[in-house]
Amino acid sequence: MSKQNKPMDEHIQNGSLLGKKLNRRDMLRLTGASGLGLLLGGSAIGGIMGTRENTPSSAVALDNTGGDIIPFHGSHQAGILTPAQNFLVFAAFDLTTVKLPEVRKLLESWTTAAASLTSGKLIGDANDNLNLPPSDTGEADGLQPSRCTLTFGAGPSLFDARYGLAALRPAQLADLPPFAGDSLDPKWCRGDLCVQACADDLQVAFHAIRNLARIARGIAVLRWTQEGFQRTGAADPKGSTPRNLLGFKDGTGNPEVSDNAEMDRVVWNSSSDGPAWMAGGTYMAVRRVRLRIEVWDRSSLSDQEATFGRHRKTGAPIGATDEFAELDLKVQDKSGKPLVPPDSHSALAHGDGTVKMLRRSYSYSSGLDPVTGQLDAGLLFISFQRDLLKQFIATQQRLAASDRLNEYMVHTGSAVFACFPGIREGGYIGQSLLG
Ligand SMILES: C=CC1=C(C)c2cc3[nH]c(cc4nc(cc5[nH]c(cc1n2)c(C)c5CCC(=O)O)C(CCC(=O)O)=C4C)c(C)c3C=C
Ligand SMILES: [Fe+2]
Repeated sequence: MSKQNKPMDEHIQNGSLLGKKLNRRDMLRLTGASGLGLLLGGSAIGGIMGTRENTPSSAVALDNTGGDIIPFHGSHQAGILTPAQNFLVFAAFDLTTVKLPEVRKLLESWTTAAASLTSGKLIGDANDNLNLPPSDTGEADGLQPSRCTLTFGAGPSLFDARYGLAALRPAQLADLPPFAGDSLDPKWCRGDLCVQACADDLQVAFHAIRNLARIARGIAVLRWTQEGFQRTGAADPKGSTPRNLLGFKDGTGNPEVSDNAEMDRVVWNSSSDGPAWMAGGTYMAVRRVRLRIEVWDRSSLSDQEATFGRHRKTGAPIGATDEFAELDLKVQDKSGKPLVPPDSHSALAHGDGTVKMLRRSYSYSSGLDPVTGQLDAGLLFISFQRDLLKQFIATQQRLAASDRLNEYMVHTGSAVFACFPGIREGGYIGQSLLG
């Protein structure tokens, strides 16, 4: 059971279920494929999900039928602590207007549309009029909501000279410096706005982005998109930690999303962090990382494990057997060598263990590189953090300098966004910035 795919209904969020105190192991057992389902019954769970705001506790991944709705409104945006859905369509937009009121109008229109898209409803009121183009493009008509979430953010360029917002740019929304080994292609970089669409159905996620782009006509255009996937809930009903395309469990070391205090430390901005408009928001780092799959596939299992500092089968740190065993970088073998190589990805990413981020990445596969004939496949790395400089940038600087994994990957795309605070009923996306 992966940490982020664990159901986190309020009945277990605070470590107690029906009055009984639970330890971590109990929680893991209970949140297995049948545990909570048997205790509460499928419909009870669906009801809970459909009525509560988008706190992680409402983001329960128990239902493989696609009927679950993740509430769009709440104190934080959905799609951040939400257990990762099966599919992603990530979209970066460029604004084509120079008028701030038009940007506001777009975000208001997106809000109305997003509330419908995430609840499985058709958007607009012109879907039956034979004399008009339908307001919804229709390909998700009849499909389940599929836990669709839409998460919106503003890139650093929104704060340039065009809209008079420069003074409101948060210091934490730092431009990324060049990192050693980067091979960035502008066609997968930057963006004035972003929308992360996630759903348990790719057509549902695609439909959301397509319709948001359609609504934006005349105000914003798509700049780049990337689809992503992980194993589906149907293929892994137990919800184990997903494996990346190198075959390793990816997400084990994430902080616990059900721990509100930890999320306040790692992910959410408070009003004392920076501009008031970001309170309840978070900063997103996106890196399109191509994996040199063909080279990796020729390396030995022991090299692969040394590269990550973890065992492939279990995901446990080298020398341990439990996936969630503490990553103890001081443990040595008989000859005094650290069991987890200091230049392994896990060791370097972990550092001294005090700086964390919440990773929510998806694998991608985008056909063949026409020049080399090799697969263009890898990871759309996505992380959420309170401060890009202190968290993402500091970590990526260490990784870029000496990560063993660098031999097998190259960063080809890059963007950062300030993800707005949650949207309250009657409000609109980005209202704290533009209202
Ligand atoms: C700067 C941040 C990071 C980038 C970029 C990154 C790329 C990247 N990672 C994997 C696979 C794994 N990463 C793992 C752990 C891990 N990675 C980061 C950060 C970045 N990764 C962190 C903070 C951690 C957690 C470290 C810890 O404290 O334990 C792992 C191990 C399992 C796990 O914990 O998830 C894997 C596997 C790939 C393939 C990749 C780029 C393509
Ligand atoms: Fe990593």
